[in-house]
Amino acid sequence: MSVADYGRVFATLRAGCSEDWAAYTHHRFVAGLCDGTLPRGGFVKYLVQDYVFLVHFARAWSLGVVKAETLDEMKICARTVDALVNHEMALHVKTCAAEGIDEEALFTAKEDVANLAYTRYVMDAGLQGDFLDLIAALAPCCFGYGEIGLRLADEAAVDTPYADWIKTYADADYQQVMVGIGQMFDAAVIRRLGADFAATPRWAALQKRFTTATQLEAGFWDMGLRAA
Ligand SMILES: Cc1ncc(CN)c(N)n1
Repeated sequence: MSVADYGRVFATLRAGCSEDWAAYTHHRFVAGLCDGTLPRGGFVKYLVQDYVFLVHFARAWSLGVVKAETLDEMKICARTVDALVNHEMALHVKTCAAEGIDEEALFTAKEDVANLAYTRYVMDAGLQGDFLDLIAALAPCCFGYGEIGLRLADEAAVDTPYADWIKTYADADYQQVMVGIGQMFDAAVIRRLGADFAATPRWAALQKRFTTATQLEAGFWDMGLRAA
């Protein structure tokens, strides 16, 4: 099975909430994508919500440019905004167009409260806190889908109708962006907290940000299942 290395900081945060991480990355919605049993209507409703989610996530990554302290941090945040709005969202636009939903309808779709809670939590983490607070809250989104994409590329049923979705997140370009974010996150944490970052007084608060965002990811899948 392919395993990606998204860095030491991410590995430490994931180990700090392993049950929540498993509940997110091995959610029943994900199992339905894998074996193809997820009802199509529910998938489309999830995708409409996810388009709106990505709009707000792109705003939050843009805040990363504002909060960055180095040019490398700025470049990674800017590249991630590009990956979200010019690449990942193409999946949503194409799949929804085939279902008769155009981009204007996607952009103006009414947000589910689970969606609203997650994206505004992340934005608030960045507005209230510093660059590390923001990236800790953004990280589960990136690395979770990266892990899921790679696993499902290995395990999915050959006839799952969700092959395009899986390919988007297993794709080398997506994985390369995630690896770059992981390297930037390591450098950003070590720059501010030192190499022994997990032993610093600040760490518990960053873990809390990451854990909460991971729980909100699981809540997003729950919303998808309610729509199914
Ligand atoms: C809810 C959610 N989380 C993460 C991703 C991956 N960018 C996404 N598209 N949607």
